[in-house]
Amino acid sequence: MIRVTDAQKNYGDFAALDDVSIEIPSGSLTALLGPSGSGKSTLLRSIAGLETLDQGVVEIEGRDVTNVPPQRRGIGFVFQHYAAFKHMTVRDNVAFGLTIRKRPRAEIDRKVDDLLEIVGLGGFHKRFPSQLSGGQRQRMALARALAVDPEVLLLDEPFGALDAKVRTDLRTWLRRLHDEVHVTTVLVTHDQTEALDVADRIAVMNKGQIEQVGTPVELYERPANDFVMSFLGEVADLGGRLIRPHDITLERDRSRAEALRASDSPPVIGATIRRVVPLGFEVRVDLAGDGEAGDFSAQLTRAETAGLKLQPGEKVFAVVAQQVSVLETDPALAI
Ligand SMILES: Nc1ncnc2c1ncn2[C@@H]1O[C@H](COP(=O)(O)OP(=O)(O)OP(=O)(O)O)[C@@H](O)[C@H]1O
Repeated sequence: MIRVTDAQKNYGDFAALDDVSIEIPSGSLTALLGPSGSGKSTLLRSIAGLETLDQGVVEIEGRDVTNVPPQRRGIGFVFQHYAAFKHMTVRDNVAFGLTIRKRPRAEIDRKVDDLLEIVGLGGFHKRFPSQLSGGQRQRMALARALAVDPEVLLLDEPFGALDAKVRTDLRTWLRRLHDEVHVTTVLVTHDQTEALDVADRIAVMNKGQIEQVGTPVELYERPANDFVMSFLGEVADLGGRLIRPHDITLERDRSRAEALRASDSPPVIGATIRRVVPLGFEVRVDLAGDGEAGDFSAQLTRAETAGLKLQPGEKVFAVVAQQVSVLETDPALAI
């Protein structure tokens, strides 16, 4: 387990980490998710020993490493822009950590072969970094980080500089890699889809603090507050309450809408259809709410939309029959 207790990191008056405590279970793939400047990288770099905390303790597998230099913490680190040794082959880049540890040549060769196979670069030994694509370079970086058998793998937006398609492929690949090697992994990302897709657990950060930690399902279905709820997916503001667009049902008839309404849901809102936007499997309906209610969107299946024959300009009634809502209890007790 990685355990960070009461971590504080200030830059002048500004707290990049404000009394942060988190436990990251051994063997998990945990994402640190949050907007730019929320402190994700600072927390990751503090675990790595690349930042010195003003206060607090970092433990890795029961060992207090707060004052241990990065190279003795048993970690592997991959940055967004991986600094490969340009003059060295892929083989030598991956072997680097083992070479400086003076491991026997045969052991290094065996290990490099295995790792290049695992990261899908089997046979690329003799290439130079300039002869690899961005995605291949990041996979080489992961192989290099894994070569020294780290207890912990720390990834700071490792796919951030790559285009969308390669990013998606690589995160699927990272998930498979993790299932194979099981090394405790912490991934910094500002992309909620990436976190939901790849992580076992997500810690949502905001303004130097952790808002909530849980599995993707726990966070999505039982967000601790409005920040977590809106950061993890689309939300519609329905009479001052945040609702997921697919929890909104549309009806032609007010009395039918009233009959469907759950007891703790916001009141039924009359609205005019602005646009009906097909999104593949689902359809987004953009609506202008009556009176004080502003604009919001509902997400329906194609079948529901077809059944209602929704057209722009027409009047509908929006109701929440069941909903995801913010937890009212202490989030720590609920997960
Ligand atoms: N060396 C530094 N000096 C002053 N302020 C810093 C320093 N490093 C980080 N900060 C500030 O601390 C805050 C947290 O930074 P951090 O890099 O941890 O955020 P982040 O959540 O990783 O954001 P991003 O996704 O943009 O990298 C930011 O407001 C940043 O400007």
